[in-house]
Amino acid sequence: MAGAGDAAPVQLDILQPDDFHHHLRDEPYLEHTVPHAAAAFSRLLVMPNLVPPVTTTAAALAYRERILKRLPKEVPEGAFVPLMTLYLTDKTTPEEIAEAKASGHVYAVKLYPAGATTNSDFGVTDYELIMPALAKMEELGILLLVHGESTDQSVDIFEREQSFYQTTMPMILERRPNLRVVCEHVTSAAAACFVEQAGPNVAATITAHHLCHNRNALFKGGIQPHYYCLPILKTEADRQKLLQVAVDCPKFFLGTDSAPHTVERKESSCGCAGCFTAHMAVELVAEAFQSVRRLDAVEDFVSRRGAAFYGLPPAQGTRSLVLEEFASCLSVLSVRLQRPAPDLPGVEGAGKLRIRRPGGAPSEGRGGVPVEAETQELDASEALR
Ligand SMILES: NC(=O)N[C@@H](CC(=O)O)C(=O)O
Repeated sequence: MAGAGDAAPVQLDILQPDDFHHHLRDEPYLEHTVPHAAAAFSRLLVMPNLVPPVTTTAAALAYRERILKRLPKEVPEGAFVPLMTLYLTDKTTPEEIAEAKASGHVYAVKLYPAGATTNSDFGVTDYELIMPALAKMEELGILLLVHGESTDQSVDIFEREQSFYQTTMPMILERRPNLRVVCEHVTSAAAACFVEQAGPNVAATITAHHLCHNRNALFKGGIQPHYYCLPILKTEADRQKLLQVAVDCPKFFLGTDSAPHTVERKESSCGCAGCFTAHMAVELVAEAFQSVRRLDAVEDFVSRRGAAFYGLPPAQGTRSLVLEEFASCLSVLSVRLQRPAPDLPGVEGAGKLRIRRPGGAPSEGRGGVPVEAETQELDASEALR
């Protein structure tokens, strides 16, 4: 395989990627977020932290319908599948878990420690109260997805994940040792080591931006709100460990945590957490893997391991990534639903990787859905927080 600096473009053919952690939000934003997700991914695990949160199977199924209505008609039948999740609260009952399983569309339940992140106010406040629901999930094989951060305000923001994996996560697994768990968007070496050492029922997602950036990105040349997400970016040593497990270890797979917010909410005196990366996450992963000369592992990470852990068949169809230039421009733009371009103020150049699909123009996603959509800014709304 050709490397960085080679003149000839490298073409990487991979199975259609999946994203096992994605925030689509709700109307009126689905018109924008769904086409971007469908252009990039085959299966999409849809996060439930709407306002109000998706706490019941009925709400998850109604949300699924709203998502499918926004699927561009060019996308072939069955080529894009939203996999639904429930939002775990202190009040989630075993009966609700059984109903979720019976629906055939709910694959997992998301644990947000109350107050840990965006729209987590209805999350878990007392772990004892969720034990009946966890027991039912263990019995039925529904996955528990964990936002692993301590909410203890005396714990440093850069240490909250490590603290959670020292205390809360071991406690959960001690109580429910056969529960299938995905440690979501791990960002620290400590969490990655925890997952490596845990049993085969424990896996993890990693975002593209945590593979590309360390915490310096938050402060480069001034405060950079578009790099602010939770868990927060960590040190370079943490990033290196994430990259190592992402290329080498079958327990780790892509969950982009693509999380759009309005311009007003991001570029504000109190900017909110979350980075929109749906449109370029696969390319960012390829750039990160290329930096350690491991493009051979991209397909495993973005297209195979997640489906295997979820017990899903391999994705249908292929994607060709044409890698033209590397490494100079790892960028994340979290607000505007557009491909970052070099002339955007405050955003370094990006878009040097083009998505090419067999038979399609280089800049087109599945079924002609434009990947490089022109400016489609999200409207300001209290619904997006
Ligand atoms: N990652 C983030 O910083 N934000 C996510 C919530 C989450 O997954 O933590 C969001 O919904 O905006």
